[in-house]
Amino acid sequence: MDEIIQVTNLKKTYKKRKTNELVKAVNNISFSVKKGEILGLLGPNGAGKTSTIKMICGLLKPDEGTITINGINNQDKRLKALQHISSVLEGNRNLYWRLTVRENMDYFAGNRGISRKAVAPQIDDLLTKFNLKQKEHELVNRLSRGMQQKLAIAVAMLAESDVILLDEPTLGLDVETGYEVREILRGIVKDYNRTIIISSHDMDVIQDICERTVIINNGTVVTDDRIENLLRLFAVKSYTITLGKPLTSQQQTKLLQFFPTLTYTPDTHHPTLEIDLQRDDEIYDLFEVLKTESTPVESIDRKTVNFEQVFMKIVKGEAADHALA
Ligand SMILES: Nc1ncnc2c1ncn2[C@@H]1O[C@H](COP(=O)(O)OP(=O)(O)OP(=O)(O)O)[C@@H](O)[C@H]1O
Repeated sequence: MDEIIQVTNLKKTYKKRKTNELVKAVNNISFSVKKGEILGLLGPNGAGKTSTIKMICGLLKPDEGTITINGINNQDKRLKALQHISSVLEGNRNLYWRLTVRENMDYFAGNRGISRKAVAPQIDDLLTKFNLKQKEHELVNRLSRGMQQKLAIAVAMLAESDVILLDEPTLGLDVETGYEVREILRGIVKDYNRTIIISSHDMDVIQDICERTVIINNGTVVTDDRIENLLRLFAVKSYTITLGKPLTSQQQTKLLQFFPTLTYTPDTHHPTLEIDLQRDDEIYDLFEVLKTESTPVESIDRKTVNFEQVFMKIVKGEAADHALA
């Protein structure tokens, strides 16, 4: 079986305590995750990400819908299904603050029924990978937030479960530590071949680590696609063309007649044309006209789009530029 997680028609409505107002947090969400896949679960604040993650790891009961993990329904056979999942929710809360780094690792290994001696090399390996070896005898409440976050992920790795759920793994970390956690996650993906679901507002993390993304807005899935497809789909069809010599005013008028979206920036050294293509082959028409006008082209640059811009466009409901083509 290829799919390790299958979420089908999931629904969850909350009742606000004071007003009794109903909030449809998750409204018929379906998606699946393949073994070994790294999925980014995204959405603006209040979209329903945390509710979805909590239902997957059995902390919240859905009103409707099913979740299967490795083919096991997580409501019918909760404990069996959850054996396959480790989660790091709300950063460092799954740690024991009055135990040391090492004691936390030992404790969670003990939960798996493995002897301290047998698991020691694996713990050493993880502490080294996560750059926590020098802190192994430090109490968790004395660690920085970034170190606690790293330890929480290391503990999740120790469980050797097939799936790891990470809710906002870089939230509140400084740039340097955020980068370190990102590197560690990339290492996990490369070295350990786990299935990972990451929810994050940090688009660099998502673009860097995930292969596919499910974007949720107002409790429903608005996009489920590979990140490279989305980047291609939303690529801005705008080009900047640097010319070898300036255009005469007659040439400018002629070009504008043919290409209404064209803008010309005269510069004696590097005059440029900018164009938003209405059709894919329009660029060839432009070159043809420049050729007949004996205007040399020095360079052509395509504007690129980053994943954060793609995310914003999707959440705002903008169509991909390819729809124009
Ligand atoms: N226990 C609760 N009681 C009432 N409403 C809730 C409860 N938990 C979440 N909600 C509401 O459900 C909606 C979805 O919340 P959820 O935390 O799942 O979103 P999220 O995508 O994780 O948001 P964020 O990015 O801000 O963490 C929001 O409108 C939220 O206010």
